[in-house]
Amino acid sequence: MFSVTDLTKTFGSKTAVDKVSFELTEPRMIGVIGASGAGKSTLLRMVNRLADATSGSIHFDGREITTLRGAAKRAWQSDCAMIFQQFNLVPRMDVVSNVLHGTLNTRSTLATMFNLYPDEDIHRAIDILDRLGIAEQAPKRAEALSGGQQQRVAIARALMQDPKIILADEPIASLDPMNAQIVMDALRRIHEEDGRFVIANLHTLDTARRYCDRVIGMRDGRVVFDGTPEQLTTGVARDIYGAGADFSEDATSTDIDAIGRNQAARQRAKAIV
Ligand SMILES: Nc1ncnc2c1ncn2[C@@H]1O[C@H](COP(=O)(O)OP(=O)(O)OP(=O)(O)O)[C@@H](O)[C@H]1O
Repeated sequence: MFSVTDLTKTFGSKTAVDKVSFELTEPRMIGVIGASGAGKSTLLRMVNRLADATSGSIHFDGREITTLRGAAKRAWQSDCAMIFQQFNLVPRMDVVSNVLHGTLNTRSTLATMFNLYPDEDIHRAIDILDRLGIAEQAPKRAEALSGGQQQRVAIARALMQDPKIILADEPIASLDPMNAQIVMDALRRIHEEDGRFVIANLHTLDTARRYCDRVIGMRDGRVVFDGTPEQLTTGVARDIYGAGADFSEDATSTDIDAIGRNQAARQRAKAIV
């Protein structure tokens, strides 16, 4: 149904993604983990066609994605919504208009220029905001919302496309632990209730373990782990991150208790020095 085969991206002499392959026969929630520079963002950008692959292929329901052009490429980008760490909303525009931007690919330039949206689209946008628990924020400017609320607006904008896949590039990296949890809960619910694929780049192991059905670990552009959360032991994580014996999982955590433990450990280490 959805497969990536030997997908590769080079920038000059640098191979950012190196023959990555995986296959999903049914909608799943996948976490991609790895150190900074491992190739996680480049992988998602190739799937969404924000970046062209150097070689390899992506298949979704019989379509070969890497060679799509023009309207076919735009149709794929509509099926495959992307959300980002920095939300990418229009800050001075109201929330509901930001959500309606999710229909851009399906509307004429003129309608977009004059912000002309059919009533049914406006109602659907409000329903989606309601589902994400932020309908009352609809008339406010996006910039007036908290980070967690802004990320939920970005998810609502993605849902407006009615995508088959949601790609999330570090969706919680700018959020405090409580908001991170709200956003991850929303993505999990969207996967479970709607049957959409969710692929999220995550920088915290505990989030990947808690929310994902399957975890892909990348190092230097390659897949070095592909398994269940249970198989993602501390030893495996150490390999993925190329870390030594002093590797602490708490350092990659958004869990409030773990952050506390990590701070305490750092203070103890300072006291010893
Ligand atoms: N446009 C580009 N031009 C040149 N090199 C690039 C470009 N984009 C990414 N790279 C390089 O490709 C490698 C993978 O980058 P990528 O951003 O995909 O990693 P990442 O795992 O998402 O890292 P991070 O967690 O820091 O975002 C890095 O070495 C990066 O410097």
